[in-house]
Amino acid sequence: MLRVGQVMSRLSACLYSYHTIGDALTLIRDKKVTGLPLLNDKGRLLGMVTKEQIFEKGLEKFKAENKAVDYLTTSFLPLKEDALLEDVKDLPFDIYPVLNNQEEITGVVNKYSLVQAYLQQVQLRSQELEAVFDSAHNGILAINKQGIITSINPAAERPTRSNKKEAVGRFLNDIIIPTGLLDVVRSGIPEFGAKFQVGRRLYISNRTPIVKDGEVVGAVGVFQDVSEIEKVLQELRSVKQLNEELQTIIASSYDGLIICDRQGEILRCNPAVGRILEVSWADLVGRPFKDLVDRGVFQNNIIHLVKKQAGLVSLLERPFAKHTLVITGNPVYGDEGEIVKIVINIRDMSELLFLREALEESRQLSEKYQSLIAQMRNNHENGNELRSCSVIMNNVMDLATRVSQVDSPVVLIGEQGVGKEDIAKLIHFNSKRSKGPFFKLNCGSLPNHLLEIELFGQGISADNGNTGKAGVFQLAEKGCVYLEEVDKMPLNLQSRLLRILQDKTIRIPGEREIVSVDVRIIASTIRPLKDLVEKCLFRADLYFSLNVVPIKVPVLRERKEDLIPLVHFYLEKNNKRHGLEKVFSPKAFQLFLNYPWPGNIREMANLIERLVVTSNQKIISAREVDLVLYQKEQSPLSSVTVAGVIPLRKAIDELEEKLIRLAMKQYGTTVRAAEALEVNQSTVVRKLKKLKTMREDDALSDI
Ligand SMILES: Nc1ncnc2c1ncn2[C@@H]1O[C@H](COP(=O)(O)OP(=O)(O)OP(=O)(O)O)[C@@H](O)[C@H]1O
Repeated sequence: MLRVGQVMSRLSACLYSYHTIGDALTLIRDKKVTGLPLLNDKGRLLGMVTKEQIFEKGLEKFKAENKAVDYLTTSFLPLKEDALLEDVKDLPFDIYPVLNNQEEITGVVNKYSLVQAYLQQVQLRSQELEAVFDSAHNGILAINKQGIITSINPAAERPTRSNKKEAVGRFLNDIIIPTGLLDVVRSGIPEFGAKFQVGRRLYISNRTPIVKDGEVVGAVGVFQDVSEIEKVLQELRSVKQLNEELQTIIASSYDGLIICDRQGEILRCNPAVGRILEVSWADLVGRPFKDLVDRGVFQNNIIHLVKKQAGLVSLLERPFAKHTLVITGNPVYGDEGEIVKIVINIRDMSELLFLREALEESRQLSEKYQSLIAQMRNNHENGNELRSCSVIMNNVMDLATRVSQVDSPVVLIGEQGVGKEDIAKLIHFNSKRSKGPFFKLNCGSLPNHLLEIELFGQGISADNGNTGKAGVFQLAEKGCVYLEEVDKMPLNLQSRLLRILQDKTIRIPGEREIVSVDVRIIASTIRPLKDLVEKCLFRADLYFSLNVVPIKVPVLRERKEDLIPLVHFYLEKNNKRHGLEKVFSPKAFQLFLNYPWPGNIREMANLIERLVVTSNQKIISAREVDLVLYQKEQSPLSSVTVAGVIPLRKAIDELEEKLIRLAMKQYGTTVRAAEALEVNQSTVVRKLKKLKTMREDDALSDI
């Protein structure tokens, strides 16, 4: 803003009372001014002597020696140096003396200079405003009262989709939608913050009426492209939402969470911290983590450890010996790779440990039930009715059921007739091989060379007429071979059995080829194998390979709880089988309980069948039982009756057959049968074979 002082001419000459009008005119001409101030002796301004004043007085009386003071006009207006041009530009005089703040005259200024300077100032200002208008980031559009666009800046061209040239002078409606500016002109009421969209861009506009002399002469709209702001706002909203989500997650985490800065000051923690550490969690914020260590809540300051190791640290803590906690400190790195925060996770393992124990318990329980179910199913499926009420026998069956789930070799140790074979079957039919075959071979019942063939088979040979035969190890592929009386296996065959256990291969006698076999081996023995190893009757290496799971099957006299249930079982079985309804007298039961059962269950099964079929009473008496148990009945030999004359050979054969059948039935194995018959075992085997070929089916089912 220009001031008078900047436009005036500095005082270079002035008039005093002694100056003539001739002097005055000369000075006016020389200084090229229209007038000069006239001062008194003290330098105070008295008035102005101007060319106009001189001409107004008339030239007829003009004399050069006249005093200038006579032409003095006192109707003048002095201007102040700091007066604004726009305030003085319209004053009526042609020339003005200019005073400083001390009221001293410092110069003169004429109207022309004032107006010209003011005009220049206005022009400059107008240019400035135009530049501002054009370079404003916000769009500006003005209309007059009629709705004609009077101004539009480049920023407004984009949303109006027109340029200044096209827009100015056109009606607003033709150029831009919406036309809220027209409403503002009509109502004279400003409108702020109205939003409108052009294409994908969003604008916000402020519309104001232009008021001149109290009358609305137009309106100006200023609009700003807020698309970017809107985008940022949107992002801000998402960040806010994310932040809220994070807060919720942290707050609802079941694990305790403590977030510290690198100095270890707690910035944030969640309610779980309060629950686990039994402290007021909200009070922890702003406090050093070290406080918790000092108060004995933690034994270790994990903040130090994380910083020291510059990585994740996990510790086990037991605050006040109440909980077992796993504390994990995790560093958070800044842009420079420095640790900026440490997030501490606190997991209470007490409940987890409790749950693990409970789980383990229920797992064991479920395993037990599974094994029981499997055992029951197995018994049912195979008609293998293993009776057991005794703890000792139940344990054996439990173990057998568990062992059935693995493929390890098993050795069953126990006296004759205790149920080893039934246990072997239980293992097989309960195992994953149950769909495969179950082959039984008694290692003590055959001469060596026959046993070898039965076990390992025989190759085809034209020389000795062998037609080829598969051994049990081949026949039982994917199944099980039960080797009864394995203790009686000859040493030369033991090494080949070892090979099967170790390499799962066999060499078939008479053939060069080695064949791989997939069988499970279960063996039984009456004598402890270890004793035989010591006596060098059993290979030590085979013993170790075979004896992976030894199971001792207890004798009947050691499990008295099983006696009565077994008697009932065999009584019912035989009644059913023979269509009878026999019962034992109470005293008879007592005898069973007192008897030592050297032949175990097999002996019991045979004795009860004999009693059921031979007793002619419905109630089998104690006397009858006593006779049978203690062999006081007449010897069967003495009861041989001769009904008539038949060829001696035939009679001998028949008697021999009956005796062998009875002995096998009573004693189960050829060894014991041979002992009872007082012949060699090979004799019994040979005779059995002969019987087998004679009446194969019949003989096999009975033996
Ligand atoms: N727990 C039982 N419940 C019912 N019967 C059983 C039980 N244990 C064994 N038996 C029966 O007793 C008889 C003899 O059993 P098994 O042949 O299994 O004995 P073993 O120990 O193999 O005898 P060996 O060594 O003389 O061959 C079989 O008829 C069998 O079914």
